[in-house]
Amino acid sequence: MDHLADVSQSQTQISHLALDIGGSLIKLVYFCRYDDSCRDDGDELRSQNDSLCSKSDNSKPVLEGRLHFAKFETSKINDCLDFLRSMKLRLGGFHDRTAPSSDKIFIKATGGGAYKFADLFKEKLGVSLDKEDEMECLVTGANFLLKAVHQEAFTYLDGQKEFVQIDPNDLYPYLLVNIGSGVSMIKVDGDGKFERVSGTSLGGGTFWGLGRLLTKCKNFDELLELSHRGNNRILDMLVGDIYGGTDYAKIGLSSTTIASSFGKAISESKELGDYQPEDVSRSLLRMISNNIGQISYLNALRFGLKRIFFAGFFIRGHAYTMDTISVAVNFWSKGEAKAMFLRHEGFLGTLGAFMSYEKQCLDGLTVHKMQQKFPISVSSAGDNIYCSLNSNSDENGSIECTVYGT
Ligand SMILES: Nc1ncnc2c1ncn2[C@@H]1O[C@H](COP(=O)(O)OP(=O)(O)OP(=O)(O)O)[C@@H](O)[C@H]1O
Ligand SMILES: CC(C)(CO)[C@@H](O)C(=O)NCCC(=O)O
Repeated sequence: MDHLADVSQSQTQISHLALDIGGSLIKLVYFCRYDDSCRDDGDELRSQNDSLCSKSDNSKPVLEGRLHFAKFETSKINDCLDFLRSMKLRLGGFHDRTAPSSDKIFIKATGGGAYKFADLFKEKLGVSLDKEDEMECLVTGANFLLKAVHQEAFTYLDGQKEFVQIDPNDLYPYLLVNIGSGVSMIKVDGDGKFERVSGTSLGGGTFWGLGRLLTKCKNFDELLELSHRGNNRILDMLVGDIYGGTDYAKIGLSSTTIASSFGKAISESKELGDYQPEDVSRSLLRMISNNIGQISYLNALRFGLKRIFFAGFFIRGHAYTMDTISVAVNFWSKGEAKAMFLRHEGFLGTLGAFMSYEKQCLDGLTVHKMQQKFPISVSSAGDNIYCSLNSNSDENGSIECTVYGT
């Protein structure tokens, strides 16, 4: 089980929860309000002004707490069900108030698994999945993160990470490239204004699937870890390999450019076992990342987009992956387009599904817009959730926030 469950379950009150059930991973976002027992817990759980339930300026009740993130492998969905069961969801908070007579309990869910596993959730947890469109959720999540969360977007080139200051008034248009099992490329023109302009089946599932077969790695992180130590030149055929060590300068190809991914594996004198798994992993990661970077750039070019945000759990904040994608975008665009990455890369869809609660009233709470509280404020007038990013957060970093009730 791979999730951020360092919150003692007896000390949490989960009032909202959303799921993104993808082809490879299930992602969860849940809002955990602070309560008295949380006060005695570590700093991790404390709100910045440490009030539990106070009144906002306009006399709406305020719940302070934190958005938590968790993930599970989709193939281990039973672990996710056990986790949800153990969280003692205050299920009363999930009744559908648009149908007051109904005792139906629902959770917002997106991704293909919201359809595939709907019956399983009903059977095992007695919960109905309230389905939200996957692309819409990705865009809502991306817009929220880019507009409301401090230091969310960054560039990564030559080992240098630089946070990008996003002006919420000058965000659109941009290309969102979500690299999950497969890859979706979405042109985003505004809140809820988007078009899925392309995609490719050569994505994270391809890297992990082929990598597992070729290296016998037992898990994704092991495969990624291997790639750190590998040398792609063992398997990739470079321009220099074809041109006797020289560049093909006339068409702008240096001798070190990959001419053919895995091209050297045509050697009749070598079998798979003669190659080191780390070199295989490195070439595979390079092949997939480079290809996605190139297709993304071509789509950005199609629509005259200068900014490309890459998300999805394939990236994993992994230096070599980000570097390869950035180099591909930089190379093909001749420096015109910029690849950017998101700290909450894998949780866009789940956040989007979570935010769709705004359409429904939940036990006295309405989730409208999320807005950053610290350290800078965003432009739009505040509605119902204020957030700040936990400075210690990693990829699963929780987000501190305040929910304003109706
Ligand atoms: N622990 C992990 N186990 C499996 N895959 C992982 C893991 N961590 C990262 N990955 C990578 O992330 C990819 C899945 O990313 P993500 O969760 O964003 O997509 P998904 O929602 O499962 O896929 P899709 O949207 O195509 O249905 C995997 O294909 C793999 O490349
Ligand atoms: C099918 C989805 C949208 C499921 O998340 C994703 O895996 C994807 O975008 N795949 C690529 C499909 C294609 O456009 O070729």
